[in-house]
Amino acid sequence: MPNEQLQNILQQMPKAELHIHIEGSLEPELIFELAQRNGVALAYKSVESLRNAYAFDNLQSFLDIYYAGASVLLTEQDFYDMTAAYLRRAALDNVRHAEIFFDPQTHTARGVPMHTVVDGIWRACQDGPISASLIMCFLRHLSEDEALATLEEALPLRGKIIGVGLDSSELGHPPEKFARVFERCRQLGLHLVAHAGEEGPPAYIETALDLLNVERIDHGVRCLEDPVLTKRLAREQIALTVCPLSNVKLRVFDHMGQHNLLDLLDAGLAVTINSDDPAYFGGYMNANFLAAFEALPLGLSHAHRLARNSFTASFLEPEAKRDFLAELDAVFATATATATATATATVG
Ligand code: HPA
Ligand SMILES: [Zn+2]
Repeated sequence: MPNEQLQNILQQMPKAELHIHIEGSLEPELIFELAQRNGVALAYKSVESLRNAYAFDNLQSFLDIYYAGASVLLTEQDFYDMTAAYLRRAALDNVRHAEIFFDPQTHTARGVPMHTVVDGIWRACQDGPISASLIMCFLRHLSEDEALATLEEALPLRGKIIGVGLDSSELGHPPEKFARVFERCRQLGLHLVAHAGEEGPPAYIETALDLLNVERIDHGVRCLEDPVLTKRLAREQIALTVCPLSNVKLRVFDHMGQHNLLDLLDAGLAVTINSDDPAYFGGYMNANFLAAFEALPLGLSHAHRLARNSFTASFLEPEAKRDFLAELDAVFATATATATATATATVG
């Protein structure tokens, strides 16, 4: 474990979460509750047997069970309850702002109307307890025409969505497959992000930047395989929304000690820490921070930088960003003074 002071700081520092799939926050208990409420049959007999199935070999083996879990979501209230539970839980980790991904196609394909999905999630965000906004993701294993149709369906709800993303099975579905729909979203003034370089090669990060014009890369950990790309990401300060527990659970890295988070930071990249699908990967924001800081030689200055990056890379208004950053810097000024005083007392 990181020392007690560092643990406390990691837990208490204000932070933003920029990579959370709301369907991935659906805990097994809530899956069972919603299944019962909606009369949906599940392939598992109990919460325990469902949780025991959460052993993954790669991204696809997770996605299969993740989409099955989402099948219990039918009504606006279901989407509200799922989102409210995440926001309450995130607040306990001192997440002050969340930019929440949702996968409308997972639901509209089952006959759930787009407005049921968006209104339920959005209404929970309005009710707090933390600041939150919505990013609509296109499923990359489906066609671009289906993504374009999804965008059209979402247009009446444009005011409730700040941006779009790209998720689901990465290999074999490069960013360029979605160039037209992302260009249309750009013209609509939506923020743009995409998963790239999680399982896919560094070339996918490059095409996400050059052909989709994304502002952040979700995951992006494979960028280090390409030194020219790494230098570019550092120069342009393109944020990477890294998800340590997810990367270990989906076998991107064999164990946390092998995670390249510190190498990414040392390369000057704008790295953030996030939970991805916390109900499936073993923890929310602070569990991700603690696991990474336990396994890797990371200290107070890294914690400060990671939390700063989370606000800087967010799509918050400049004034809100400034306020969060000032609050964060004050926390670290106090922590640094305490650490110095403790060290002096120990030496003296
Ligand atoms: O980590 C992920 N990668 C791609 N798609 C996803 N959908 C939910 N989580 C993920
Ligand atoms: Zn993700």
